[in-house]
Amino acid sequence: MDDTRNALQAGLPERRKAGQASHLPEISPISLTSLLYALSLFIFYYQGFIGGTSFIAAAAGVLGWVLMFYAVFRSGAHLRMADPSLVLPQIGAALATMLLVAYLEPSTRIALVPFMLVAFSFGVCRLTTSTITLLAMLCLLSHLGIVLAHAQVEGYGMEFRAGLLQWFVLALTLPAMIAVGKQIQTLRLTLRATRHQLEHYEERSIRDDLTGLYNRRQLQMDLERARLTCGARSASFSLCLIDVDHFKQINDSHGHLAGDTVLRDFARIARDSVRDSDILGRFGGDEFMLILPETDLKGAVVHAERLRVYAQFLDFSRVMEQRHISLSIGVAQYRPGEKVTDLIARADAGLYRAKQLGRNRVEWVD
Ligand SMILES: Nc1nc2c(ncn2[C@@H]2O[C@H](COP(=O)(O)OP(=O)(O)OP(=O)(O)O)[C@@H](O)[C@H]2O)c(=O)[nH]1
Repeated sequence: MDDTRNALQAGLPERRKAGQASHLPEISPISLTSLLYALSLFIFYYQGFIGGTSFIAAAAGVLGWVLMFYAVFRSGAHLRMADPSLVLPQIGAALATMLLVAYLEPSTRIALVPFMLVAFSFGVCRLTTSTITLLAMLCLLSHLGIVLAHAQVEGYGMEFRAGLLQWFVLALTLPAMIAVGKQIQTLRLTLRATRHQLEHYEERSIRDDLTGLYNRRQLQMDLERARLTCGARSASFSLCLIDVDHFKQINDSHGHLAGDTVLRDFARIARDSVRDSDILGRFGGDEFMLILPETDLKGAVVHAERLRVYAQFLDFSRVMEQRHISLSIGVAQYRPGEKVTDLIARADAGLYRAKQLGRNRVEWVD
């Protein structure tokens, strides 16, 4: 039964926003990159560039911290931290592993530059400029230290010059990559702000300014959606057209501001008294529309009657001598196959009848 109601509600912006909460991946891209690094070490081992012990120790180290971050993400512990994405500790762990392996196994230095750049690329969009710059300087200094330490042992020959050249390339490309990353970050922030603005305008475009309820255009779209949903599921829904009695007189005697207060206050109690699944809006002037999914005529009349009674208890003594208002309501149940305009016309006929029979009542035309 709730399916139709949910399908109807699916058109509402609140629903559109629901489910947008992002979930962080449990195996992060940084962890995946480190696993790829471990795989490249296997090739070094396979080709005989590094020993089996070094490979196993390095791979176990990578696997160890990847599993540790996996456990943190799975347990939800990351949500309690200042940056739940844990980008800095992950990048730190990846870089420290790579530098250590490059120090212990000089032949792996060739893998250092590309993997370092990839690790940094995950941080440039998330970390502040000062943090990423500091991290880059630390990496460059450590890398230079490794090259010099190896030179102390192996001498300052071709190997040293090649290592220095590699370091120089990294020293040039890293700042450039940080600059590009910062531009992407700015673009991301602009996009996010634009999306929020769009959502704001989208929300405003479907609301009535005075009451905050859905406006006529949105009501008509919701009615059409309700009709299609009912056609597909052979369920039904009902419609109430609600009109404030002698509203023109209120305006004429007490002014438009008093009239506005009446509309606003009524909208508030009407919104509070309907179910979450019901769709309430201002159809125009002093006329409101209530769409009741999964509700037959009898149920709709009960809803309308309750609303009529609630409205009678509203006290407007602060804005006009006439303390109370009354409502006339026309109700109609959707007939399979009929057009939305016909349904509205039948509810309107009920409303007309309520007015004819003396107002302050709920009527329908069968
Ligand atoms: N204050 C205020 N008045 C509005 C607004 N929109 C429409 N109106 C007025 O609402 C009044 C609607 O009156 P009607 O529905 O025609 O007549 P009524 O006095 O309610 O009479 P019955 O419906 O027969 O009881 C008109 O005077 C409009 O000018 C608004 O946003 N604020």
